[in-house]
Amino acid sequence: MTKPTLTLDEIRKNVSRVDSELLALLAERRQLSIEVAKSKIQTEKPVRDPAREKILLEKLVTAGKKHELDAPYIVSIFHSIIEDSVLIQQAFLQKLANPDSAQPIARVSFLGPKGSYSYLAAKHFFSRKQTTLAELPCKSFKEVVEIVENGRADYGVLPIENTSSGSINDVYDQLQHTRLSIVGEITQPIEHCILTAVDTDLENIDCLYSHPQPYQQCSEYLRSLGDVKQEYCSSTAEAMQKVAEMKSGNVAAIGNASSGALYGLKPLKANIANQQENHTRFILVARNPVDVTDLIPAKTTFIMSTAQDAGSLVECLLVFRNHGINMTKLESRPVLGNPWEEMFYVDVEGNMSSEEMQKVLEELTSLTRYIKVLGCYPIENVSPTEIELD
Ligand SMILES: C=C(O[C@@H]1C=C(C(=O)O)C=C[C@H]1O)C(=O)O
Repeated sequence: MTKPTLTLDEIRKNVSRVDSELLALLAERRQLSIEVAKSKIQTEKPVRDPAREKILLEKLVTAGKKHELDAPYIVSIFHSIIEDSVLIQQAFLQKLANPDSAQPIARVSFLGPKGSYSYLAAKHFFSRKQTTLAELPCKSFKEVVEIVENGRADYGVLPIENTSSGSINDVYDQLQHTRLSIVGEITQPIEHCILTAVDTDLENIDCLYSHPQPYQQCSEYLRSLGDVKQEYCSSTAEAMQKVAEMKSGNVAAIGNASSGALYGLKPLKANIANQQENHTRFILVARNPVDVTDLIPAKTTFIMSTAQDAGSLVECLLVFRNHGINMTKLESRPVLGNPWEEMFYVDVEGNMSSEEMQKVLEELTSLTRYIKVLGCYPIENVSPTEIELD
């Protein structure tokens, strides 16, 4: 067996030195991305350039081979690096486009307590925005909205849809009655685990604590557990808090492992969601709308109610098609107080400040009974540029 010439401590020192060099290089690359963004303002070029990304990835894969670094490894690392570069440029440009909303501290309301998925989404959203969070955990979605409305918070974070359990109706209903605007969105991976305060076995658990959503999202696994009681909490974090206080081997919370660690809980079983790909899309609401620079992709959300005549909704949707506007979501909710009347929520890819979208709004106004733009905001989902690997 070959004996290393260095001790483990010495080798680890070298690994740490390489890691800090990597960090310095990542920071330098980020800085260069900002320079690229400045140049794109001058040249009016869009932030995203898939052709450049493809060339860059292909060159990196070829260069990586010389170092015996395999292609999937290189591609996955550089997908993350490019995603960061695009999002850092978007954040920079949005700050310039909205100087009034660029505060160093943002007071953010979310369904608490600390550690909820809404809390994780809030952290995630502001991570590249050079903003410190003043956290305002709330007891309900209504309160999240109210404290932004009355000025105690600058932003509210609300979950709007999940890939397993679908739309979050309570949040849609809050949006019908608020004057707030949607100013951003973020997709958060949801990784549910069974979390306990003490070492125990799954067979010992006779009562679970969680929010109703995780019960739905993990229904198949939970059925396999048999006769286990399910207690409802206002959030996964509240469930974790309760389980931490009980310190019992017979109770468990369902929630995220990193949030569980905040409450001293350990995962007993991971990956319990019905779908492997379990994500929730969150929206950010604020008192004032934002402008989205036309160098980055934007989404617009409308609510509208149509006449109750045959084909009224189809007429509206044709407006999007005729203007080449892609619709990404259509949802309907009852209008409270008006039985059988529906309010439609529509998400489209498009910037409200564009001529095309102004025409769309004008045409829709003449076709609907009621229409309101809930917000126009940057799309922060950076889909990776794929290259052919041989
Ligand atoms: C940095 C740029 O912006 C984006 C990010 C890229 C990167 O990080 O390498 C490449 C192309 C663009 O999608 C650029 O245009 O060069």
